[in-house]
Amino acid sequence: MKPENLDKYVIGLDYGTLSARAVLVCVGSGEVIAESVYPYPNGIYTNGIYPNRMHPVRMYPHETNSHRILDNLPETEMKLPVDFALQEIDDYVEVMYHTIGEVVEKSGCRPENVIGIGIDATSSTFLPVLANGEPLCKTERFRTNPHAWLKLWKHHGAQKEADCITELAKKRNEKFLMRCGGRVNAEWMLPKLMEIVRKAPDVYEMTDNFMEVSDYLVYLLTGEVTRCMCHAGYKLLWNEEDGYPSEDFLKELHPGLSNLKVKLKGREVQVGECAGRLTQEAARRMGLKAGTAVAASMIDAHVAVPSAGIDGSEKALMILGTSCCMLLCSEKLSYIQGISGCVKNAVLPGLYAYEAGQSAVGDLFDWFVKTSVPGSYEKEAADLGISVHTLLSEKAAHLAPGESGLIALDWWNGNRSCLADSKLSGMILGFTLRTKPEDIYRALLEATAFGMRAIFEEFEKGGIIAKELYACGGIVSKNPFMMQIYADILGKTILTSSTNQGSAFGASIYAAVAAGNDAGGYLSVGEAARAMGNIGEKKYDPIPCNVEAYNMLYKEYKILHNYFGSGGNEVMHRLK
Ligand SMILES: Nc1ncnc2c1ncn2[C@@H]1O[C@H](COP(=O)(O)OP(=O)(O)O)[C@@H](O)[C@H]1O
Ligand SMILES: O=C(CO)[C@@H](O)[C@@H](O)COP(=O)(O)O
Repeated sequence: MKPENLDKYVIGLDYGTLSARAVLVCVGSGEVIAESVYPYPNGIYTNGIYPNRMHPVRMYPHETNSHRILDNLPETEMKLPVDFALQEIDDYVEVMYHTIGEVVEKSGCRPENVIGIGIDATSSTFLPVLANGEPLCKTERFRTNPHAWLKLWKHHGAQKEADCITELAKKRNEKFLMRCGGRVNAEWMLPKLMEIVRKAPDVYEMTDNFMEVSDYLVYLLTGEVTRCMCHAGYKLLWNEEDGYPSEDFLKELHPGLSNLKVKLKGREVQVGECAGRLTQEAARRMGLKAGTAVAASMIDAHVAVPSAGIDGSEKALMILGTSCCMLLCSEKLSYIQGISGCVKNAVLPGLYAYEAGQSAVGDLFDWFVKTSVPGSYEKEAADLGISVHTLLSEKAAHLAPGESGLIALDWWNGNRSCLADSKLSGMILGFTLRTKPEDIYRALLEATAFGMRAIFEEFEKGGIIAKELYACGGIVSKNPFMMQIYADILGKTILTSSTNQGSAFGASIYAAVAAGNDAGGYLSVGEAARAMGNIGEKKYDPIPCNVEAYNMLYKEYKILHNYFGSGGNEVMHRLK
């Protein structure tokens, strides 16, 4: 709490997988004054795109008329290859103006008292942009080319490219492998760029700048082209000692990539820095003041760290939502098999921030609820006025660990860590004629917790220990039963964050740092985290008899994990 800052406010805007949310927060107390949530109007395109879909006119600095091009384009769905996940950039822009405008209006605060805005998004979620700032996917020439569209983090079309990068890096003994767990992940920007240069060389050629969507939104608000090196560190194999992978390496990977650095434009900025100031036009649209500080863009999972009040090393945070990201800061640089990356200063100054995680958590439960639950369960949930997730959790809570006889591998969207292989798939073992939907639901919850335990084991092997464990993200409040399973399987107490909007709140903390002390903000992320961040009262302690039962089940999980994931049987790859 900083009483002198009680009349100053910051806005955090978090772009998740399916929706985005903004919060307006008091700088002095960390109190959330107003919230706004807005799902992406067009969701995610996995089967096909609709080049001719109409969009309301939005504001871009280059003032493209979005309606102009659409008349000449196909009206029908254009099929996408498997593993594609694309989105409409216009959805992101619409969400930004809507949610920020709404929190300003709801809060009733004076525009001059809003001192900063912070934006985070999933990553690597990026788009190719022309020199005038126009997204390629909005031009007539490229609207029908899926490689010109915004590729979402969970686009898995670049697994072959990711494997090529890993192979070449191993052959050349590239130093960056040490920081990315020994394998390059298909969700990152470099494999996706290689996919573009190979499959759509004209898109690659015409692109002036490949921008993370959060950097692009910062550009729309400020007119400044910046590149937050936090994204680059995790998704482009950049680090502050050696920079990007060498031109020589990129050339050997693909001759077209040798000029890659020219296509990664923007002033390099670090999290917590001010990227630019709100333009007159953007300010007018959102009811704010021109000149308001806009923070360097951020990764959604990372910003949740200070929002949970974490200001130092050896405290792990799991962000449980559609997917799961686990962040752990440490003074040490160490090799950890299969992590998503390790970047200094990416979350807290002076510390290495390790990221690992799972590509499907909520998405996996969602798949089950949508595809495999009988109508009678849906009716029961509707009659009780609860979600099917809650109904299944309540039923599953009557079972003891192991009672259903089921065990699952959680790889419905591939394995992100420790195997870093998007071509792996899910599996459930132990079905009988007695198996019920709640047995399966529980086995899926447990599988994601086993996956997380495997990740912590890799960290321990590398000498990085999580002394405290925190959790935030949508699922934490939605499913207390699942949180208890996590505590039992991980054998650790879990402290939960009291805010439902952990990432948006975190983005607002970085906004307060970007605004600076003189404007009524903070000097450092640590200081802001202590003043604004908070951890909830609710904690989950492991229940000893469950821990014991799960220790036995985990051994079985590991046998299956290694057999199907590490070369014991390649059947999953063959099936895919
Ligand atoms: N009661 C529940 N238990 C477990 N998962 C749930 C429950 N309700 C919703 N979900 C899942 O939570 C995910 C959404 O998580 P959330 O953190 O709100 O969003 P995001 O990941 O987009 O930021 C969805 O995949 C949904 O299936
Ligand atoms: O991969 C990262 C961060 O590196 C995330 O953006 C990605 O897992 C998506 O997160 P959500 O599940 O939408 O919270």
